[in-house]
Amino acid sequence: MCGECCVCYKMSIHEILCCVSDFSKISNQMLRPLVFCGPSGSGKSTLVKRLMNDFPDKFGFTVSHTTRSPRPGEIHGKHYYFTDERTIRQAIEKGEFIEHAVFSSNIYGTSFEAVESITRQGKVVLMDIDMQGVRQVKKTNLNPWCVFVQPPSITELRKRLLKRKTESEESLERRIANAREEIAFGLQARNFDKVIVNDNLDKAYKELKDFVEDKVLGSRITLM
Ligand SMILES: Nc1ncnc2c1ncn2[C@@H]1O[C@H](COP(=O)(O)OP(=O)(O)OP(=O)(O)O)[C@@H](O)[C@H]1O
Repeated sequence: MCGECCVCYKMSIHEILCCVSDFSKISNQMLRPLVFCGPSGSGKSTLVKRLMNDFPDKFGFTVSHTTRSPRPGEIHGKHYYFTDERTIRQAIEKGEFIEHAVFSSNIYGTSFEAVESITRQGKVVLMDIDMQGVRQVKKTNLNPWCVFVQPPSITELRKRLLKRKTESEESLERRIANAREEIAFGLQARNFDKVIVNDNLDKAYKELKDFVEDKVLGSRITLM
């Protein structure tokens, strides 16, 4: 801001914008990341995909690091940064990660660099993280909007995971066991800004879109 900004409250919006030498940079800093959390199979990726289709220029999805093996078709740098345990642990120790979590015996994490590369493009950062990650992100100064995607029931969650055909019997059971704890966390007051029950996909997506248009993209103008 310029040296006269102590009187900004008396200025018109136009004048305020004119006195900010690098408004786009400051405006981008004001964009709060949008964090998705929910049990595996609750539909986070499905909802995020629709959101990205509807708002192709507004969001950038952070690419997480993981020590798990790539699934068929997954591309390094696009779906995940595939890494090994020693490398990621060293980077975490150096403070290069915003959040990390161990899930199904693998480490997952989001690096500061992954977030910054999205912000540099002037986009809202999208993150898909588990509840340990949500706790960690909330401790940073990123001030995220947090959305919890809730499955309609454990029975339906199991059906969807079976139908997706990505899990072994063992990993399916682990995911279901985690889901119970995650749902309790999701429904705990104040953990999330929005809880979406993903029963009917169109209805769930409409709820998400309304929230995004109203709060997340609306938050761009909080500077004024
Ligand atoms: N409302 C819905 N009704 C029926 N099936 C759904 C619905 N939403 C998502 N699905 C299906 O459920 C499966 C799990 O969804 P998705 O992969 O989006 O979950 P996820 O939360 O991203 O899981 P993960 O955390 O394991 O990546 C997918 O096959 C998806 O097509």
